[in-house]
Amino acid sequence: MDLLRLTVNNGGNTSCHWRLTTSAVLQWIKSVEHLCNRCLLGFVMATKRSVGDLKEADLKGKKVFVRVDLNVPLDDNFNITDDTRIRAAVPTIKYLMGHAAKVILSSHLGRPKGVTPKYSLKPLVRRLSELLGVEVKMANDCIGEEVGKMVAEIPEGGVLLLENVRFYKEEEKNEPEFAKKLASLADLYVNDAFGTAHRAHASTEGVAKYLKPSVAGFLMQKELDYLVGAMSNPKRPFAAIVGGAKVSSKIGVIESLLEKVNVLLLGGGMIFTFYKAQGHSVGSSLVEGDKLDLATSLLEKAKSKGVSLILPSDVVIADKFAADANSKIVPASGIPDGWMGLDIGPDSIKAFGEALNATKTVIWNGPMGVFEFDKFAAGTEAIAKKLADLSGKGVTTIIGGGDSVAAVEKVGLADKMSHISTGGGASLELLEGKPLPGVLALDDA
Ligand SMILES: Nc1ncnc2c1ncn2[C@@H]1O[C@H](COP(=O)(O)OP(=O)(O)O)[C@@H](O)[C@H]1O
Ligand SMILES: O=C(OP(=O)(O)O)[C@H](O)COP(=O)(O)O
Repeated sequence: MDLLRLTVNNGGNTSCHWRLTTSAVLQWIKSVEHLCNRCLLGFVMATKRSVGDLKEADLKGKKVFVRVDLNVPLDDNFNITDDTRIRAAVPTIKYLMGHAAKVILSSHLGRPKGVTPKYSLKPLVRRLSELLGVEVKMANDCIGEEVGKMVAEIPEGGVLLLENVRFYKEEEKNEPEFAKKLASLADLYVNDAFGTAHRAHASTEGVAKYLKPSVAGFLMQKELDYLVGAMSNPKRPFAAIVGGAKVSSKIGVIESLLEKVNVLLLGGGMIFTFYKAQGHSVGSSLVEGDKLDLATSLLEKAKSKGVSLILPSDVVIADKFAADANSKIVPASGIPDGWMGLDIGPDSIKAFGEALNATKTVIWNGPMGVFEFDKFAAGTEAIAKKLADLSGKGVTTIIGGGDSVAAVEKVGLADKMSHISTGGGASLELLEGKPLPGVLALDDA
């Protein structure tokens, strides 16, 4: 049994010493009222039981329901255009195969309304088989008699992929009867779908109630270790870079980051709301008119917290939102009418680079500009290169968010970063201090 030694100073010259089980300590920590949400969350998230705790005796011949996030992009011909999420799921699956378990893989793809062939998981079978080195079988459904028969035929170390779990509306509604049907297929549950851990769905949350043990997979653990670790105990100075299109979808994360970071760099489309709030002309740049007061209050909060919040001093503007737009560089405080800001300028890139030089941890979410257009990709690419450079010098660099990750992939620097998150929404919710239902439902260590 895992025992922790707890020393409590009782206010006088003496201390009490207790030896407690980890789960007893967890229960106690959960009951402490003044513990802030983020500490509690970090602790709870970090103390879930892991698939690595299960050995051959627990796994040999056992049917394991593994929720993975295989929600990968496909082109019009159903070719996988980025297999990052499939590769990220491999360590847990291989571990289970290597311990003679019978692996049942479950995932969603897209947001289908009912059975929709274009959202079938069939196009993933070949790549999964290649990566796992076995012939992965595929079921035409995710519950029912036929699926039950296929499960019964899985050999030890074999893998069966179930059809898109979102073909049933009961999945997203987290209906207990549906969760029970999924649970009835297996002997134990592993959740490795970090990208979907912020969803309380039947296959991510409900099933954990009916299948024990319910444990976290290696990817889930790695994501939590980096993201919770970075937020709760970062090496300092700690910087965050937030970009992307909308202030409204990033407010929660900016507010949370202001409680934590030493440096906050803002880029992307959201900066124009901040400039407008300061009375600058922003031309036809993206602005959320109803968020001006909020932008002002975030700037004030940064000041009061002693956070060095840096907005770009210059921007690359365009005469239309298009790859072939005319462009020029202007001070951020003076964008002419009819022009829109689509990237941060060279002075800003330099200033951001200098601000990052002394940091020890950097979190990045959201591109600096419209990186999909080559003409406006320089800011995002420069940040990606800077972070790759910092990683090489021992700085912890963490990238979250679908578009930021795509930007880093585009410049071929993904493997240079300390951690690339497989979850956009999930990593944001975690950084905001929100608990992830898919994690909370798992067994405590
Ligand atoms: N100045 C800008 N004006 C309009 N759109 C922008 C601007 N800068 C970045 N964007 C867009 O923001 C989008 C990404 O935003 P977001 O979804 O918040 O990022 P992430 O997926 O990394 O969290 C990209 O498609 C990018 O083109
Ligand atoms: O792609 C996903 O989320 P993300 O785009 O926020 O990273 C996950 O697979 C969750 O999908 P959902 O947002 O349809 O629940």
